[in-house]
Amino acid sequence: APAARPAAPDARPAAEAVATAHSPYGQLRPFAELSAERLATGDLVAAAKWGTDSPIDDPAREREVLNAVAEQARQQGADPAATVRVFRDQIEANKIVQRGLHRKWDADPGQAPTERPDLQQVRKEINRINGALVGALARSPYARSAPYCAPLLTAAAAKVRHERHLDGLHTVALARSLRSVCAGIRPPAAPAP
Ligand SMILES: O=C(O)C(=O)C[C@]1(C(=O)O)C=C[C@@H](O)C=C1
Repeated sequence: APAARPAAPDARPAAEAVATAHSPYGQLRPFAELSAERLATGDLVAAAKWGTDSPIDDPAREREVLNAVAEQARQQGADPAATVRVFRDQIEANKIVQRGLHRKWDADPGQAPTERPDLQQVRKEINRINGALVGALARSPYARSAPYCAPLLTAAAAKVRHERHLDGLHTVALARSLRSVCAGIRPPAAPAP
């Protein structure tokens, strides 16, 4: 009878093996984690703006964020255009959280926050997460263009949803925030007419 195959020297459980920093899953998981962290700042921004004249949409701040991350992408070797796409989604998702919470607080003022966070402080935290997201983009070009990107990212999002006990609003926003992370193969932009 043929000899039994020796056990592979690296017979770690699959879940552990796929979660290293160099594996595709290890490169994609940070997007789910950092996006959930960034969405948590949406709760703080919503509270900071609640009952003030500051609108949820702040186009000047959005331009500032997009310019900053495009510049960081150039410095870190990430694709600036892909980075801007990912951050447009991050911002849209943040607004989903803010709008959802304001609707909830309008409907039931008893649930509205009684303390108002300092928006400038919250933006510092957002800037920190933005930098980490750009780093994750710079480290994951192959994982993001691979065909298995979407299923791995979906699995990572489901894990984060579970770990953080995300409600419906934040789950919807998390999916929205991750829309452009898996780049796929993008056709070149059509020439201007
Ligand atoms: O900084 C704010 O005021 C936010 O609401 C956060 C944020 C973002 O996600 O970065 C989202 C919406 C605004 O239009 C600008 C920026």
